[in-house]
Amino acid sequence: MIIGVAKEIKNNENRVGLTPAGAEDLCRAGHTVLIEKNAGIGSGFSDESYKQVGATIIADKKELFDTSEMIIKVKEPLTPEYELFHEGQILFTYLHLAPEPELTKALLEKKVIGIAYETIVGRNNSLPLLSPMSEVAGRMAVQIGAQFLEKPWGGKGILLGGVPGVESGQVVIVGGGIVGTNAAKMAVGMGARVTILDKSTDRLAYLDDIFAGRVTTVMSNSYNIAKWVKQADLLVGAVLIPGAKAPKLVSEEMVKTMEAGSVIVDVAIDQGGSVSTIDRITTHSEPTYTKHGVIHYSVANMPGAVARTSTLALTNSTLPYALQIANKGWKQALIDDAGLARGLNVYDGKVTFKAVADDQNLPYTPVTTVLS
Ligand SMILES: NC(=O)C1=CN([C@@H]2O[C@H](COP(=O)(O)OP(=O)(O)OC[C@H]3O[C@@H](n4cnc5c(N)ncnc54)[C@H](O)[C@@H]3O)[C@@H](O)[C@H]2O)C=CC1
Ligand SMILES: CC(=O)C(=O)O
Repeated sequence: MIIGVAKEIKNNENRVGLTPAGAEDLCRAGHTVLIEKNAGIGSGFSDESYKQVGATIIADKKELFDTSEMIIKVKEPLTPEYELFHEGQILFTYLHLAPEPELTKALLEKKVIGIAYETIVGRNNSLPLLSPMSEVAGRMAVQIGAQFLEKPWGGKGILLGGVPGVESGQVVIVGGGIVGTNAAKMAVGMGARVTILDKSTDRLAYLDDIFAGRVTTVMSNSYNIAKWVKQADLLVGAVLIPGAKAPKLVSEEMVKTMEAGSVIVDVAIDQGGSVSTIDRITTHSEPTYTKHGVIHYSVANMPGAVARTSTLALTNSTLPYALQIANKGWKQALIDDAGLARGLNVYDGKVTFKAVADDQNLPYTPVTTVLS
């Protein structure tokens, strides 16, 4: 198979979809690997390091897309990339289609085979290609939140860990999955007071066990969310309903009860955001805006800022799937792995992921009918 690795164009997106180690594995398996010029630079991988393992560097983006049977990326395509795809091309990347009707329309019109990292399912219903970036973003959420709580950044001027004789800050995390757990690890490590809300009693029990009394776990409902949002110095949005638009769990009224200079980091922004006052996706260049006196951070590619760590973590998980797709062809790979088949979001002008179809009022075609 001819595999093209595109350079990311999103603001400060420094990750790349394939490392030289991955390129070597694909070349050894008999595939042709094309790397867009400078695609790996932001993650510390030179063009030369790809050439050394047998890949070819392509300077022209259009040529890369025209030639490749499968495009490997990190982030969802942006408008200038829509026209580059061609019918029957495999796109293996994060897609986050539910809140993106324009992107969905473009991929349907181009009849792209869109396999989304974030909806592929592993053992025990895990999301193996989302988890590594959720680990990164969860950890970053507290690091970033702590910075914006500092006065020079517009915050209320508190140190999350407090000091002897002065109380520590309150971190409230809505959603206790991978992002939530990693955010809690960092916040506990800093010495903050931490409360996690989740709607799964099993998850709350698990969190209670692993944090051994160092976090407060609370059932997620609007009454409890309102109670805890009011007390939050740092609020982290970390809910997910896989593949679907994030539920707006934190209302504008709740945000208004927060003290001025408090901070919201809505990690769930890539699925549309879980806080009602988050009305835009921000960028690493301009990461925040203030509403009702509260600093809002809603960057949809947080791991792009720590690209070396993130690219290595992401590709550790994506490469085995890329190899399966390249070695067997996409259809056989999906037939052989029902979890990988859950990644198929669009095929031949049809939406094949139910939550995306439901959120956008589009007809739904089950993957099973595509694979039979
Ligand atoms: N902005 C960024 O750069 C990044 C964003 N993300 C996003 O972060 C979000 C969370 O991802 P993960 O932690 O991996 O998902 P996850 O599936 O591990 O955890 C989600 C949690 O939300 C909980 N939940 C669902 N509905 C809820 C409700 N009504 N109230 C409270 N909890 C509820 C679930 O029980 C689950 O524990 C996703 O949207 C993901 O795409 C992940 C990485 C980077
Ligand atoms: C998951 C996601 O949106 C990211 O890593 O950028």
